[in-house]
Amino acid sequence: MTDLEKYKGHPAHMNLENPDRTIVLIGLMGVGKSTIGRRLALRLGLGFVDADEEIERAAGRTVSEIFESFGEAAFRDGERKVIARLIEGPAQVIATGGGAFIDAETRRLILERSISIWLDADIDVLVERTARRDTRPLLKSGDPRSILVRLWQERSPQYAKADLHIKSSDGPHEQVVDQIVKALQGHIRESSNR
Ligand SMILES: Nc1ncnc2c1ncn2[C@@H]1O[C@H](COP(=O)(O)OP(=O)(O)O)[C@@H](O)[C@H]1O
Ligand SMILES: O=C(O)C1=C[C@@H](OP(=O)(O)O)[C@@H](O)[C@H](O)C1
Ligand SMILES: [Mg+2]
Repeated sequence: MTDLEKYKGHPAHMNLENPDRTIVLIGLMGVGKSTIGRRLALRLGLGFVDADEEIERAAGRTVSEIFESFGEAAFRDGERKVIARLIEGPAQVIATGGGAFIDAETRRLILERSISIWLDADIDVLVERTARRDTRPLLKSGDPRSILVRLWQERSPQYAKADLHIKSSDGPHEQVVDQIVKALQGHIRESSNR
């Protein structure tokens, strides 16, 4: 096997003009994975898929209905299968749901097969953004701010394992996309110097 073959698909061979590696967005509810992911894909000329939408399509039910009828563990099982399938496919941008990366098997796959990006934001921003829609079952069981603070504390050590960490300000979506593109360029440059 030549060196080139060995490293095919490694970030060193990723060129943002011609991306050949899947990019996975992770982070808490409301950081912007779904909406930023769609715009990032357009910018990079890649396809986009939202893992939650894929789970809903496969189950013929909404995320809330799955949680209500079958519980969180069943949702995580479906999520693990869907993300494994998406990661096998062609290079694209995948927005995950906030809990996906906390599952050890899903995290292993994402770290092994993609460039992972932890999108992060202040709690105040997350509280405001998640209050806009009533579609997140985990935030219905109590005070959303306390739940988000607890999840941030529990999950951050895992999220921190991602390749890149982007702190999203409260500016427009395109500003966050710019930050991501810049970080990806740096990451690819660094990997190819290794
Ligand atoms: N950078 C941003 N600036 C302003 N609003 C944002 C930004 N990122 C996300 N939003 C808004 O916050 C809400 C939640 O975003 P979403 O992409 O669904 O988050 P996630 O998928 O991470 O839960 C949406 O209404 C979205 O338009
Ligand atoms: O954080 C979580 O455990 C969840 C996040 C949600 O996705 P978003 O992060 O896109 O809101 C969705 O997958 C589900 O409600 C569970
Ligand atoms: Mg989402």
